[in-house]
Amino acid sequence: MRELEKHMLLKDKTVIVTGGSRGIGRAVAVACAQHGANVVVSHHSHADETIADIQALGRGVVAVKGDVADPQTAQLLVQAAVENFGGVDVLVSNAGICPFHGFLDMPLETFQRTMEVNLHGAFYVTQAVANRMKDQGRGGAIIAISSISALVGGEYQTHYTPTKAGVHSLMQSTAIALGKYGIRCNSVMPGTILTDINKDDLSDPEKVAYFNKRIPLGRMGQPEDIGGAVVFLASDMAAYVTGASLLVDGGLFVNLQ
Ligand SMILES: NC(=O)C1=CN([C@@H]2O[C@H](COP(=O)(O)OP(=O)(O)OC[C@H]3O[C@@H](n4cnc5c(N)ncnc54)[C@H](OP(=O)(O)O)[C@@H]3O)[C@@H](O)[C@H]2O)C=CC1
Ligand SMILES: C[C@H](O)[C@@H]1OC(=O)[C@H](O)[C@@H]1O
Repeated sequence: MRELEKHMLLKDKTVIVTGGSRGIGRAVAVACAQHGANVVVSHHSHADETIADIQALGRGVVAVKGDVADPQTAQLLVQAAVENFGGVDVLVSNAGICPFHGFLDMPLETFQRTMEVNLHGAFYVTQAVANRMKDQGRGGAIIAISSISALVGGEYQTHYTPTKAGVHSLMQSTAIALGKYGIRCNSVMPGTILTDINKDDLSDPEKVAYFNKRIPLGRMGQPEDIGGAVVFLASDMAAYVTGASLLVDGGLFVNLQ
């Protein structure tokens, strides 16, 4: 057991993961728990599977239901981390939506909701957690799940890609604002990862074949592919990494043709 613990990069840390109920957020929450962390899982419907996964690992877990677009949710997440685990060491701002839609007839509410959940939500939770980390006086790590879409466009993602560029930019600016408190801020940029968010978009086998062919590693990503990158950035292994971004895309971005 002791031998195993030596390899735990987040032993006894407390991690908040927004959107931790499914997809990338669930895989990240579980990866953090596998590395010894206790986890506060934020969700919008239920988080039963993630809770069971983390309990099975013998780590602490608490779920908090709320809309990340509501600033109050951010306060509740910090409160849950403090009450259950005594503080917060790591934030993974992951919750997001991508309701695919064309640009010219984009409904105003679709645009506004995507901004509010993906970008405003990331701001609220980053600010709330950063204030707590500052008061604790022991630094911390904040990781935003941005996207390859921060760097490239998408015809049906004109409301979405600016939010992913926005959260990356948020990490760059907060890295500067929070460096003096020992709080590191970075973003992870996943490529195309198979989750509920793109199930409909990827229901066309031709599109799937096209993606698999374009990706140098020959496959689209699984949620678990993102966990390791997040654990690394959250851990002391990345003690001198801040304001950075890490593409986790199987090589998709660099393959122009
Ligand atoms: N899949 C991909 O290819 C890529 C995804 N990303 C980003 O990764 C993140 C996670 O996406 P992914 O796992 O694919 O998506 P999923 O749809 O599988 O999961 C989305 C998660 O976000 C939560 N969520 C959605 N809206 C809210 C809200 N208003 N308040 C609180 N929680 C909310 C959901 O909670 P609940 O289950 O309770 O509804 C769920 O846990 C997103 O930010 C996305 O932009 C980035 C690059 C690629
Ligand atoms: C939801 C999309 O499939 C996914 O989201 C992203 O951020 C990626 O760039 C993909 O387009």
